[in-house]
Amino acid sequence: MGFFAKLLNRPGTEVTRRMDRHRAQLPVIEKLGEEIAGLGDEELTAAAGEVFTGYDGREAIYRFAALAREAGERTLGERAYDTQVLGLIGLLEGHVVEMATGEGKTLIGAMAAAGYALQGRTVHVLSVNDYLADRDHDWMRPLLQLLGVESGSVTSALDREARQAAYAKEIVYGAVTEIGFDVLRDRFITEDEEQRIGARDVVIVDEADSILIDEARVPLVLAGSTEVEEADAAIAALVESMHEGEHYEVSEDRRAVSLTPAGTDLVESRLEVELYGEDAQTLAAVNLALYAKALVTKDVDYLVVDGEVKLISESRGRVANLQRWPDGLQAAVEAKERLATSVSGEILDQITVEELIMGYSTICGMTGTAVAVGDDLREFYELEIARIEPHLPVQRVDEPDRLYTLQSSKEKAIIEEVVEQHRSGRPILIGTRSVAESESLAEKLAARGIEPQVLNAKDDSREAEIIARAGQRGAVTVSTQMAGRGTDIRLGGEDVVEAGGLLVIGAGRYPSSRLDDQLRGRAGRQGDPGTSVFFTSLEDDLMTRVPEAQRFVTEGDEHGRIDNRRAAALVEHAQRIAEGENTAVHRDTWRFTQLMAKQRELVLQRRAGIRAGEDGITEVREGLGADRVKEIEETIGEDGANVLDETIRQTLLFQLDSRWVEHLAFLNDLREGIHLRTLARERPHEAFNTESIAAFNSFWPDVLDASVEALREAEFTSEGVDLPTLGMKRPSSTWTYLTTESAFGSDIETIVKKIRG
Ligand SMILES: Nc1ncnc2c1ncn2[C@@H]1O[C@H](COP(=O)(O)OP(=O)(O)OP(=O)(O)O)[C@@H](O)[C@H]1O
Repeated sequence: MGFFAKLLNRPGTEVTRRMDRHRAQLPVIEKLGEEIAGLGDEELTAAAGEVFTGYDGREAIYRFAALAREAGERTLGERAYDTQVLGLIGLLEGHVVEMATGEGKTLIGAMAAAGYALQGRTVHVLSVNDYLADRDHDWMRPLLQLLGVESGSVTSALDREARQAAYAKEIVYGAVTEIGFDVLRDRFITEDEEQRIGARDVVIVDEADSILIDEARVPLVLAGSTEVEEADAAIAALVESMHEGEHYEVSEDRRAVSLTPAGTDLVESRLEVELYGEDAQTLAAVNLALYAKALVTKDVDYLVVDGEVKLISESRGRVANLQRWPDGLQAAVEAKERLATSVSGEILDQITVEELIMGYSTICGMTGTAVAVGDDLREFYELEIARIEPHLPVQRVDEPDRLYTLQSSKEKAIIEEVVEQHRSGRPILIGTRSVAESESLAEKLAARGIEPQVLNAKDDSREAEIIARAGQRGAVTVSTQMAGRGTDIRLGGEDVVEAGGLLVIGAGRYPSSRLDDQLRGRAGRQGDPGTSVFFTSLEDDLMTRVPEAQRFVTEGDEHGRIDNRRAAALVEHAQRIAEGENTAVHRDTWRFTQLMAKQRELVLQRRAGIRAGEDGITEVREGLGADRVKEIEETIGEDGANVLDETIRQTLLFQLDSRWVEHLAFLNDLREGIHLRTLARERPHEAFNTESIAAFNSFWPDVLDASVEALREAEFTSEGVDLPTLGMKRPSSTWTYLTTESAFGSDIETIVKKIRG
């Protein structure tokens, strides 16, 4: 095994071996626990405080594990199972710990956070949303207190002071977006007291595969200023009246849309413009409106909630509250829905989830499904997986897929299965791939007299309640991927166990086997009985990517079911293809963002240098010339030199920030245009690197020049000078959002796909 594992270079082999060694030490930890049981609470706290100074290496970790286990039992009534102790050790050694659903990852995350904090580290525990961050923190706080560490949580509702107070603690729970936005906000502060987060030290990532892989490329954006990007209602109305095939065509992969000559004529005559001449802007607007009409689908890609367009994230099948589409598309969709245009602004800075995480010195995490992305975790984060077997054997039965010719036959079969199984009172959870699919299934079930609970991932806390009840007798729940995630489904008693436990039905395979496994894992927690089965049709998106699958269309029986092993194997094959594409795109995006990240780091170093009064001041004084400096200092009068230095410092900060905004816009444009270079036989990554480095070379000289220029003619008084009146005005308001990774990918991703395609 060892040899083959090495040969195949499987991730985690080393780690697995080490975990085996730790496993052999479990009796030792148990024994230590018996000694500790005699300690009073205060003694326990004191012992925890000394464990990492009094002992080294593995011994310290084992002693700490015993203390944490005892603390968990006293405060939460939960004594960590051996498997959880191993999970804790895996986290403290900096791995991604894979444990099945319901094995108690929340507890090991908290114990590990305390373990790091007691070594003098600062820890962020990242959740997927505010609700879970708050819930987990409230739940784990007594444990953390008994171990003698301070903790807080950060949610979107908090103001700056409250955030600062939370970040001052040794352990902070927060949603990845909230912490990411604070990192962005911190980049634009001008005074020390505005700083929210200190150095990013240890991060413990819950649902590590979702955050580190599925959502890694989502850019978090900080925007400022308030220009509203209006979409033209006339264009929206005109486009609405157009027909596919006649006025416009959609490319085969359904990623691009273009006007036909008839469509062009229609637009030109109605709007009295010349699309391919003077009116290029109108053409772009028409294209966006067409895109919004033909390729962005209500209830699949977005919902309209309270008069607002809410994007649905593809990988999570849930509403992405903070997400917007880039480049006028948001406005085009709003115009299509006849909604008011929402505010847009200038991008001040952006950071991908991946970059955010890479900024930590130590990364670890836990998840139910990581092994399938072992290679990706190693390639992008240098992380290894520690796989921990469940403490009770999994009893869930995963049935083979049921494959159908048509989407409609598949739906019918799902309904029949639900009706049949529901008779015995067995609880059923149906996992769908879109809100539209959920609604269609719910409607058909209702027609058969079954009223399911439908979760569309709109409200995290309400959904947690519903999903918690999904294991009750007779419950039928329809849920998009990951709605109500992070919540345990407990079975509703002995008769439910007898009926076979929870039945999970997948209404179609997801583009990644991990997402399938997450759904399956909802059944059979902690040794419960349960069943999972997926229904697939040749018409599913995933299957249409494999042309050879389509020849089985003639093999359906009278219900459209295909009973053919080779056909079934193609489902797996289709999924492998989709997963491979995803990694390839990830790798490409990674190469693009690397350089940007490097440049940003240099800019941030400069910024810190300016704030510390070390960078730029001498150069600007020289640039102004001795005469001008003397003149200014004399005008200011007393303390003239200091006031001037402070003015220069603020000016430099302003100029550096605006230069960065420009550079970012330049990089984004460059990236968008770079695919054309493949036509000129240039390598896109190299072309991107050469040009962005060239542009960046003059970054700092430009900042100095602009600062000198701004102060050369400025009118000083004894008070100094008012920067805003010199046009150096910081955005009056800033806001944050995510650009989309859904449907047709983020801008980066689209470009990358174009290059590849
Ligand atoms: N050592 C323990 N003893 C008793 N109960 C435990 C223990 N550890 C965890 N639990 C309970 O098990 C349930 C599942 O825990 P938790 O939600 O942390 O699981 P999870 O691994 O995070 O699952 P998911 O993958 O769904 O997020 C909770 O109700 C928790 O209280």
